[in-house]
Amino acid sequence: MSETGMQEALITLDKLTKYFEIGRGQRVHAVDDISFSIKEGETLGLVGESGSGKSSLGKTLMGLHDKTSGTVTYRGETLPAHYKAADFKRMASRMQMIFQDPYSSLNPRMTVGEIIAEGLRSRNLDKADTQQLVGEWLERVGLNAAHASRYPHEFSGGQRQRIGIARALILEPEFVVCDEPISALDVSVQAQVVNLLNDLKTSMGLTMLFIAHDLSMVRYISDRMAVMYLGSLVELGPAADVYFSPRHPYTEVLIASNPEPDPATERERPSTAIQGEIPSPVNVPAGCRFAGRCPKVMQVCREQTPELIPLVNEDRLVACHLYQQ
Ligand SMILES: Nc1ncnc2c1ncn2[C@@H]1O[C@H](COP(=O)(O)OP(=O)(O)OP(=O)(O)O)[C@@H](O)[C@H]1O
Repeated sequence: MSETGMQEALITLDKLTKYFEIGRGQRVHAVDDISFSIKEGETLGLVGESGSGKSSLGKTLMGLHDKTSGTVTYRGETLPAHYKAADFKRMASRMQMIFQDPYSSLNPRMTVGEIIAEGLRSRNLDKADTQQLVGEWLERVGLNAAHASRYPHEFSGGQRQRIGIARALILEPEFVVCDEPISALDVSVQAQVVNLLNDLKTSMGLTMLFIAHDLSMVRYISDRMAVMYLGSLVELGPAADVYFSPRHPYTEVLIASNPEPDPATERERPSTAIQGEIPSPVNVPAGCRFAGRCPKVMQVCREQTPELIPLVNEDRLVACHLYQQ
């Protein structure tokens, strides 16, 4: 918080771009010129169809992919375009990532205790202190301190994701990217893991980027929601506003395509579902990227790329010609 009580930006992306070169002069526009800030203590939900670039954005922001261009600023410090081992080590106690797949992200040959303690190496704790801290974190994520000597295959999907959460949070970072942390889990345990993340967020004062497919879950957990389509942001605003009164035609159809768990809110949502597949992000043409699938497409949409602009009298940014003067 600043002296005036206003939340300050913890992390700022400025024109962040990540292209993957895939040979023969072709490149995938996975993240294209994206700018936004996440305020301290805020949870920003990031949604979009499969292949829209959500994971690439999270990984580029974390330094796991080199940046093609643009910057990420953390508490005013511009982070490197290309991370070296020392940068990962330095940033590990500030930023961490929780991955989607609790089956492949835990080394099957290491005990749970070794996995969770990995990040603590730089702290030079002795064995007893390490064991104590690992035990405390196992309990904190709803497991048992005695589980430290077991191997990942002895746990269910939900328990493994709890182990992944303990591994990410034991260094007490300020900022966490959760990349689809529940989508590989049974529906019956998804809410438990989301509630655990929410509780830890509150008790640790975490700032989060929460990437997910399930828009109703994102609405529940997030303060603001950002909607991504083919590498760019189309809409950003307070989570409930975006969910219940989407402004961008893509947000409208994305929300209409998402199952609503609560029948009471079903009526308030738009009724047209999204049609067809997301186009290839290779050598993306000029103009609005959604034009080919948009029910409200105009001539200008195919010629000019819309800017993400603030809407008058709304706490909302939208990239659509419908709202540009
Ligand atoms: N290492 C890579 N090399 C080449 N292309 C990549 C690489 N990683 C991702 N891509 C491509 O970048 C685009 C965005 O992928 P990304 O995984 O970021 O999307 P996503 O929105 O996270 O999808 P999902 O919800 O399925 O995880 C896709 O076309 C994908 O094929």
